[in-house]
Amino acid sequence: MKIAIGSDHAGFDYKEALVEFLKGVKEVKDFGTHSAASVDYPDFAHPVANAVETHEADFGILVCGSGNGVAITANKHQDIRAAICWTQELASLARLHNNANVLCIPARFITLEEAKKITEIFLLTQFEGGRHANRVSKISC
Ligand SMILES: O=C(CO)[C@H](O)[C@H](O)[C@H](O)COP(=O)(O)O
Repeated sequence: MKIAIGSDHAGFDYKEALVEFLKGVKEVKDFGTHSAASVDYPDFAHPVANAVETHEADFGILVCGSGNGVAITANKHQDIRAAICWTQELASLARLHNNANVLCIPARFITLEEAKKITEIFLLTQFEGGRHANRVSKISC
């Protein structure tokens, strides 16, 4: 499984920790940012979304302060379903019901331990299909 990951400055520490957490278990491509200096989240969210959109990666992980900026940006891409998850249950539901392919983590609102658990659940949970498949197919316009 290939993972594309990125963050802005607000998510930098968590992104670095998640790269370490996933290392050896998943193939991870880090699209930056590479320091805590202030940056603009679209510069990192677009490349991660592109990687998922072109099937260079199976899933994307984006981290910013609230999760909103990276989610709004990633969801501009065709076939990207980016979900902000701040609990383990939301991560599970984003996969089960929405077949989300980009996880957006709000680093300023959850602990790093919770972010790791959310990431693990998101990557391990399969789409349920069934009634949800029809709904997901209606998302694109
Ligand atoms: O979603 C966001 C912006 O809509 C993120 O939370 C950013 O990380 C945040 O805006 C960064 O804020 P800062 O005051 O520039 O650190």
